[in-house]
Amino acid sequence: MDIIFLHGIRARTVIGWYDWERTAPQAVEIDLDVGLPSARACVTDELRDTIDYDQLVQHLRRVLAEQHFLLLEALAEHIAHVILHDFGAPWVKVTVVKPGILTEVARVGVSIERGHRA
Ligand SMILES: Nc1nc2c(c(=O)[nH]1)N=C([C@H](O)[C@@H](O)CO)CN2
Repeated sequence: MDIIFLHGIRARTVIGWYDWERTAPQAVEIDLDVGLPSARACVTDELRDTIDYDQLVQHLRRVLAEQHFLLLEALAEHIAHVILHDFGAPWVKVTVVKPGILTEVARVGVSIERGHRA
């Protein structure tokens, strides 16, 4: 299966289990690995035959601006659902990191895989 990846997407969103986290947006970093439904674009050289990563990032930014979650797991699940159902990907891996949230940990986050990897 061919994969489009977008690693190190930096954004700000309201997320967190604790009340103090839900008063203002905080930084998150997102990695997406998105399985492609076919390898057609490799042959046709047509954007319509693949998943447009510009559209993917725009959609993701809308989600982060409009939807607020308590846990990284719930945010990752929502992103995975959108990519599978709205963009027609057969498989996706979503990693969401909260940089700097724990003082003694360089990177803390959640990684989920959904769908079927051929
Ligand atoms: N498995 C998780 N554990 C925790 C999360 C989370 O999203 N998933 N979140 C928090 C707090 O919001 C944290 O960012 C600040 O302490 C704690 N644990």
